[in-house]
Amino acid sequence: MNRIKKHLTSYQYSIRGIWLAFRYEHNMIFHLVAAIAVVIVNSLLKVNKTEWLVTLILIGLAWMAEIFNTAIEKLADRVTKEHDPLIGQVKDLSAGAVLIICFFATVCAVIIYLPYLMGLKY
Ligand SMILES: Nc1ncnc2c1ncn2[C@@H]1O[C@H](COP(=O)(O)OP(=O)(O)OP(=O)(O)O)[C@@H](O)[C@H]1O
Repeated sequence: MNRIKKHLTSYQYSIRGIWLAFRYEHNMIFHLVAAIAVVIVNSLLKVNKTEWLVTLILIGLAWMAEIFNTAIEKLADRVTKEHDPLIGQVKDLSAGAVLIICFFATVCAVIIYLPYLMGLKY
């Protein structure tokens, strides 16, 4: 019973983490809007199962990267708020990870949607 309670509590902490990301990271709203837009476009174009899976995985990866980025930024700020070249690099690396997934998500969106928009798929 204690184990189950502990397990449920950890879900509570995780959900709090997602809520904190929305509170502290303005880019999370951008990711949410982008995710809603993708779901709407997918539904309108009636994309196939594989295309749904690819888009959902990419949405999850982008959110995950943004939340990790927020966590790393917070930790870095706890280490020092003073100007520190290494802290700068850590933050840049973390932001770079978000940019990478966003870039590849955009490339995948073009690959998935272009045939529909060109009338090659319906
Ligand atoms: N303590 C620091 N020392 C050196 N450079 C820093 C430091 N803090 C931030 N920087 C530099 O400024 C950039 C922006 O940092 P900041 O903490 O404002 O993140 P941000 O990307 O603007 O945050 P957000 O995700 O909220 O937009 C970092 O990527 C890094 O290059």
